[in-house]
Amino acid sequence: MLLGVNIDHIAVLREARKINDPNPLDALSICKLSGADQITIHLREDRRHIHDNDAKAIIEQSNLPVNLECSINEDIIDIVCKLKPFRATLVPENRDEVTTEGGLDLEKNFDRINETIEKLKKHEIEVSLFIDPTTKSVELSNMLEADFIELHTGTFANVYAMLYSNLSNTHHTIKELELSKEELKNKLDKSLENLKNASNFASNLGLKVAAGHGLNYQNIDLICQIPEIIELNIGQSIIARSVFTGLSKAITDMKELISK
Ligand SMILES: CC(=O)[C@@H](O)[C@H](O)COP(=O)(O)O
Ligand SMILES: NCC(=O)COP(=O)(O)O
Repeated sequence: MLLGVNIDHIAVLREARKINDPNPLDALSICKLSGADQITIHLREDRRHIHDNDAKAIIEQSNLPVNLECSINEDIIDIVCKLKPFRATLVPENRDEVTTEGGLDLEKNFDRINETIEKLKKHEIEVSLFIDPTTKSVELSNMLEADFIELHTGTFANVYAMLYSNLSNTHHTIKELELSKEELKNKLDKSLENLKNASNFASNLGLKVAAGHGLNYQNIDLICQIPEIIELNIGQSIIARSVFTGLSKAITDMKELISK
């Protein structure tokens, strides 16, 4: 299983003070030496963490492939085409969200996404689509000739956290999941089934399948049991753990769990 380490969350810490440390660039060699297979960053329209100069320096200096997540906003896509990352992952963005809440609406934005993919491919950038685990989204990704899909695991991760961590007792933003244990268990089974079915369907169509969002040291085992998923992009939990263990140990711990 390949591991993409999302280093946005290092820049989140820097932006809390709006100064120059911690510098996400310093993570590059540690990620490589600790067994990461890819660097993932998200150049958000509001630049809440990674900035243009971070993205430029990371792409120039990384000795791992860089997966640059971005919206389909034209200005952003122009920047991405100039930066030429190894891969661009198109994601939905919403100004008010705390984090990416779901996958792309491929049906509504089909033509714009199609044009965006063509443009990125002309610049020799591999394209992935961040989608919800549904048959419709996989079918549309295939029609759009994406190279990769990344299945949004947020629902699975949120339900898992409500059931098996103390999330439900803390200040959190996932109010719609304040359900009974039985309802949560049903929702967890359903979210896993959706991920399994979407992965299997996509792989049969020849699409490469990644997954990510909200994955952590506790919930990762269930996702690793889905054979068609070949890559995981993980950020928040690795950077959070690194505060206590150091980044290298946080990455090797995760790599060990996903390589079993
Ligand atoms: C698309 C995705 O899931 C990640 O890029 C995630 O969004 C990173 O964290 P932020 O949502 O805080 O930007
Ligand atoms: N695409 C998902 C990603 O890069 C990492 O998401 P998270 O682990 O920070 O939730």
